[in-house]
Amino acid sequence: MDERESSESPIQGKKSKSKTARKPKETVLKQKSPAEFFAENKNIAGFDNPGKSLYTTVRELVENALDSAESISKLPVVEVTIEEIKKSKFNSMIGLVDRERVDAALYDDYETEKAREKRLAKEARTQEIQAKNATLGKKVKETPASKGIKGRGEASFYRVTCKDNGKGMPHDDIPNMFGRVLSGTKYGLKQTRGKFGLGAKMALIWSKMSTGLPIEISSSMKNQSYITFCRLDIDIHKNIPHVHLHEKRENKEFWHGAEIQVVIEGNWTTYRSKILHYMRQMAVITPYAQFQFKFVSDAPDKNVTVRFARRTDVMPPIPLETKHHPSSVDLLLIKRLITETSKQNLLQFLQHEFVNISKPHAERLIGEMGPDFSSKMAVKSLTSQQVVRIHQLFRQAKFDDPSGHCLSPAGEYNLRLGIIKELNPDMVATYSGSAQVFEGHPFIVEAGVSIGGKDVKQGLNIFRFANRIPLLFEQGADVVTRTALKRINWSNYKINQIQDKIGVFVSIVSTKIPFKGTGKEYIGDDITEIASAVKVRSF
Ligand SMILES: Nc1ncnc2c1ncn2[C@@H]1O[C@H](COP(=O)(O)OP(=O)(O)OP(=O)(O)O)[C@@H](O)[C@H]1O
Repeated sequence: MDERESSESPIQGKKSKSKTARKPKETVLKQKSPAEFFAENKNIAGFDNPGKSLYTTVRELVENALDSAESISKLPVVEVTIEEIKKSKFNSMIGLVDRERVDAALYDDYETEKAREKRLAKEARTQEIQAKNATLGKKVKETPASKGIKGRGEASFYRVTCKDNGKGMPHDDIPNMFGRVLSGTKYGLKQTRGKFGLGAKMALIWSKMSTGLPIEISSSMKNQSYITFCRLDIDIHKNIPHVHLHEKRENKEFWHGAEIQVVIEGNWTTYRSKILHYMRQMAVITPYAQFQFKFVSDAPDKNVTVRFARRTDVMPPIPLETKHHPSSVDLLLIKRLITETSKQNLLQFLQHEFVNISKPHAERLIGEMGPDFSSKMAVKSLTSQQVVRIHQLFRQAKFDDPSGHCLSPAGEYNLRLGIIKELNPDMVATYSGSAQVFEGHPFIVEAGVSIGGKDVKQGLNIFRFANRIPLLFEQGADVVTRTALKRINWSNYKINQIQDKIGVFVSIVSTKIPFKGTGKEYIGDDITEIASAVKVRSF
């Protein structure tokens, strides 16, 4: 008998044993709310650690700001501020009294006297060598003044604010937009930066997990005489907003847009360059927007202010919502469309709820479905088997490809302008392709190649964009990186892949970007249509 068996088997008459013996637990069926799921698995939404969470928070807020301004054809003005909050200030914000350490050895970063002496001696030696090298004119490797002692260190807190001049949000919708995971206005079939209804809520969940502070939203819509102010957090277990304050304030200047503010734990030091790269790449792909980025700390020498000026008033057209292509739908979606349609009969349903099915085409398809089907039959009375038959036919029949009219690529002019404005290269070539299709979704690939320029390192510098979002992580597995590294013979174009400063810019827009993971970090290399389009467009 193994240990587990013996501890679980009830032994009669042994009183002492019954004290420690555990009763087998009954299996209890539990349910998790979407908010709980994402709080426990925040890495899949890009909130892996404090530094990455700071980056992703900025990113989600900036992308919402751009989506919002563009939805009303307004040239975007986006202001992002990250304000460092020292622990003592943070404590006073939440009403916690700062306490000095009493029992020093209790702490993770405690260092014995001997270890301290050793460390300081080592640091002094390094400084001496560096000073010697400097006087000999040798290159001096920069080292941090003092690494200090190892340990988890203190948490760093940041107030992140993002202000835009966009559409704003309806007063009554704000609590659900920010306090209910998987709620959003971007679920239709349309090219948007956001898609999941998750980003802003993840920033709030992270603020709740790391600082316990709520999110604050100010927003007003066009010609609205008031500004909504809302302070809320999220009830993780119920996935519902918990509103602290929701009121209307005067809007004398008829401002419209949104200002979102969260206080989160982060790590500016490790993610500074990623955040600045992100802003710069966003400026490349969005040259019609004006960005201001500020980092503010107690130490003025650490402050950063970067302005990315608008260089054009030419804004890509608003992406249009489109209908589904018959070859892109699954059974579940057909059933949902049947439930939601206002059309009465099967003929009207096929003709109006899908792209590329004309009336004569719909009649032919119905004929092909078999004797149980007719044009006039009520679409809502279709049986499950009949819906399966429609699905099967949709998969086998051929349909014209969807057009790319609903898409809104950056445009060759904008891409070129963005590259020139931010990199100032010696040479740049851009190309914008026509729409292509994968799994019934249209996509457009635009590409640019530059040589030379400022802040460009030798070799390949790859800039990837999906629905006009810069992608900075998981570069290695991305379709663009793989194509640039493996499928292009650079010497054919008289480009030296190792020595030249090569910029490769590829932007893909689609009604469905096949991101890997919810973090929207990279596009897989496994979709042949996209892989070959990237290669052809780039060269
Ligand atoms: N700055 C803003 N201006 C106007 N509406 C906004 C703004 N920020 C958020 N919203 C609204 O709140 C909704 C939820 O935003 P959230 O970031 O959670 O998800 P999303 O942008 O829809 O999708 P994703 O998770 O893919 O980013 C959005 O769909 C949008 O309607």
